[in-house]
Amino acid sequence: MGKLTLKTQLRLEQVSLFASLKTQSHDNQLGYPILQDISFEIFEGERVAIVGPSGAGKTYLLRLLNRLSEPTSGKIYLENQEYSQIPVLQLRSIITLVSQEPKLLGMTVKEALAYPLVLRGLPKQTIQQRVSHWIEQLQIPDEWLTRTEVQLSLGQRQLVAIARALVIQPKILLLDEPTSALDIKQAEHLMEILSQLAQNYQTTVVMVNHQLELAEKFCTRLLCLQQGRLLVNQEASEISWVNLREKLTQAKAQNEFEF
Ligand SMILES: Nc1ncnc2c1ncn2[C@@H]1O[C@H](COP(=O)(O)OP(=O)(O)OP(=O)(O)O)[C@@H](O)[C@H]1O
Repeated sequence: MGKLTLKTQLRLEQVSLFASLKTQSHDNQLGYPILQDISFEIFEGERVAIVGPSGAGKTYLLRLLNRLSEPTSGKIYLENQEYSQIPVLQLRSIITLVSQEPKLLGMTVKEALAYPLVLRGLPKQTIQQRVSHWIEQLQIPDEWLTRTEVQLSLGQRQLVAIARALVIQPKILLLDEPTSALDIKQAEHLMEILSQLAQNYQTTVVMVNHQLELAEKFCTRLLCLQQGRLLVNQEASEISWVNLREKLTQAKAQNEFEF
């Protein structure tokens, strides 16, 4: 991928996040370091996988990108506009986060899919068309539509939540371990659907994933975090996947890895 032809969509400049001292006792006056000195750029239409050992700060990085957490220092830019300059709701229409354990808030699947569009006051017919379109795109079976959260498995709920995020047609989709509750076949199928969507709609997808094999199949860029620091930021074509796999396997055993 030639960087020169691509438009920078997201940019982090020396971003750090420290947990509040109120909840943590730590030598560092700022509190417990969750993320430290993170800088990277993401280009429009990229598929980014974030990997790293448990506790590395992957979820918190997604939270920062969705403004559920604010950096302690450093700046985040969306298309050259600093995050704090963008109204939060506007930002979250452009960048949508699907959390690891999404909730449907007592709604049926069909209601949950329509809800973001109802909130935005779209006409009924547009809502119906949009919902049907994404049901089809994500291959959500008809029999799920009248079910509520308790009648769905976690994997099914995650798929519905991805559809719910996509109905508002965000430019950037953030996914926190969307395959955690799927078997390998289902996970690969979801990766295929997401890759196709990213290409067809020029949607940038940023995904936390524990399974390197899936990241390899899916991503155009890989970010590796360890203990809150960004150790790898590489285009997929430049990565030695065999090496990386070995290091991550060791890291799982020791909960750390070195490059
Ligand atoms: N409220 C908090 N106060 C202090 N530290 C916290 C708080 N919440 C999370 N942490 C710490 O922040 C670090 C990053 O957490 P995060 O959930 O981002 O990790 P992760 O890489 O997503 O892990 P996993 O793969 O297990 O989901 C962890 O070490 C965690 O213990």
